Amino acid sequence: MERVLIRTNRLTKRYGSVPVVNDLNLEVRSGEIFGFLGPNGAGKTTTIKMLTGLLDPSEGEISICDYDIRRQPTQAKALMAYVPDQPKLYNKLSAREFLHLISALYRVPKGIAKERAEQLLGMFGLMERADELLEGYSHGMRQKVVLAGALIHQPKVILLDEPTVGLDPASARLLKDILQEMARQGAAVFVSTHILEIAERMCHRVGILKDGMLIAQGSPEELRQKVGNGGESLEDIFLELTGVRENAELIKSLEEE
Ligand SMILES: Nc1ncnc2c1ncn2[C@@H]1O[C@H](COP(=O)(O)OP(=O)(O)OP(=O)(O)O)[C@@H](O)[C@H]1O
Repeated sequence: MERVLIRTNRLTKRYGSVPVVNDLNLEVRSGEIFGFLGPNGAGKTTTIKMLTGLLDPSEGEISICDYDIRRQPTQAKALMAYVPDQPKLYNKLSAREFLHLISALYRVPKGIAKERAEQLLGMFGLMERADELLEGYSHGMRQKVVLAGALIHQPKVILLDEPTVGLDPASARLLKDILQEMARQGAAVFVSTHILEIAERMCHRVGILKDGMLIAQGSPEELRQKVGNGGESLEDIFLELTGVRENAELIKSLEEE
């Protein structure tokens, strides 16, 4: 059995008395791509922000590569990368300068950092504009720079919040290939997504969150066996579990009027 790199124990976040993440127990192992699914407002971003150490839980523990994110944040963060859903970049830096800055923050030795930055710029098709200021970059290009920055210190754990939003099909495919390669090399990949097709094709396991609670988890195949009759798509299962199916009746009644 591979080592658990991301672990939460009874993780809970409340705003006032309302729990938006409720008693969450998760394990993601080395070599695994875990898809985190759930309807709008289910608590996905809140969970990811707690995993990164940006948001304090109300209760529960989180360990990243066996380091407690609250008691040993420096060690945990050194091994982790985070790609937020709305990344903020330094607009007055070029893509190349941004990658060098991130490398320095993670203390990647200069020679290695330079080599990796060039590799990543090439891979993401950013080479020709690598010395332009980021303020002139399109949304998708900015997203690629953030992804390149997340990969430069070769993290053992990578957390991505809706990473394919704004990427063109070729870049989304590249991202999928990169994450699969990272997992093959032993990283744990935790990715929240609304795109069920991506989850189905890319993730070894998925967890479905609803109202802050994990209501199902397993491989897409296991969920099909447990919830459906074996032949349904992950989308059917997702809609079944999150109760969105009920809307179909309502929509039909609107059509008839
Ligand atoms: N700072 C805050 N104060 C109060 N409530 C908050 C705060 N941040 C998030 N919430 C609430 O917590 C719940 C979960 O939000 P979260 O952003 O984690 O959901 P999500 O699953 O990422 O949703 P989406 O798919 O729409 O991005 C929502 O009801 C949201 O309104």
